[in-house]
Amino acid sequence: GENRYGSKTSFFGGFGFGESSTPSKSRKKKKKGKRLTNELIPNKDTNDVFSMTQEALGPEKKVDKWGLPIQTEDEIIEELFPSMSKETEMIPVVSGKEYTLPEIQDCLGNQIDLNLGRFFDENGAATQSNAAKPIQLKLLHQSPPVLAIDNLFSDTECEELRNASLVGHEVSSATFTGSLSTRTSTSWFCNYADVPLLLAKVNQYLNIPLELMEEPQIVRYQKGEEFSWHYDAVPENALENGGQRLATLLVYLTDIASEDGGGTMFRDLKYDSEPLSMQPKVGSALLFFPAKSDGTPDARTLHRSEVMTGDEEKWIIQMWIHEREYKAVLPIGNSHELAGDGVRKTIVKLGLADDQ
Ligand SMILES: O=C(O)CCC(=O)C(=O)O
Ligand SMILES: [Fe+2]
Repeated sequence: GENRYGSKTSFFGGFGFGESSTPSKSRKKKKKGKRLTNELIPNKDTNDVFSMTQEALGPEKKVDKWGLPIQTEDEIIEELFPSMSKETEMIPVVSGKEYTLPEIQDCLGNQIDLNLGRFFDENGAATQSNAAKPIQLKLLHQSPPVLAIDNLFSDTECEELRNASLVGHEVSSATFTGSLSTRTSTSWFCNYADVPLLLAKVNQYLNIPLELMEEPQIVRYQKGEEFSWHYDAVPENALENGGQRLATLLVYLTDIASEDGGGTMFRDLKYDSEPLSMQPKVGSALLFFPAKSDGTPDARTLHRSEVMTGDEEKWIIQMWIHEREYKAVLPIGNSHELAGDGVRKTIVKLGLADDQ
């Protein structure tokens, strides 16, 4: 039937760089020569795709009057986020096929262990749930694996989660400028203790210990806002806290119609022959793996949040799962320990405790 994940084909739209980039400005930019400034090049000297060196610019490149290389927007994107080689394994899902749990598990062999057999049956339906609508696993891509979990949260639960932003630590988009990607949304870092529902469900349904969870972030995108192409993997020089990010879990707290943008799109993955893009659907979760369980980043998971074109606001809550214990940075005083009691109570209330 219809592709409810709302694939679109616009690549690279709204991509912009630098300190003063705004969505309206970056949309107006034409593909003419542009300077790749030095602050866009991380100061690292490894040769994987997560790092860039001056050599990567190549000696034969045209330079401007200051001796800085002139590049088109497409060239810049290609250097920051190299396209996949022909040999790279890419296995989309078979169109229209409903994958069984064992088939889904087969695709997850290199990823952090989610023990999906505990709460999901042969058909990927949750066996224990307090929700009116069935919680259902769906495979969106085989290799690299991308999963949707439909109705992981009810509408009321999504509202409750969204309210945690009121007591979270607000970080405006300005904080993110100067990085490789443009982010024009607003984020709130949440105290673990303020979102026991999220922690309880992720802990139980997905087998994730609290200690591995990065502080949950609520993100709001308004009209014109976006988060351009990026990897979720942590750069090599920032692995001390918790090691690599092994999984990204993103829960949509609002519905956005596909004609209004706002989909989570993967540049190199296909769904029904189009770029894989998940359209926000309230209560549904998207799960993918920025790195394999051994900590190796997976460049195939390059993704973005498409520019918002309608008037509705997109709200998500998202959480990254680390290799090792992660210590919260924000808000000040945030800790897993402080959330423990609330999470345990919520697990019991949801009927997810072992001894029920
Ligand atoms: O908002 C989305 O759909 C994606 C967000 C994202 O990729 C991120 O915050 O890392
Ligand atoms: Fe991301």
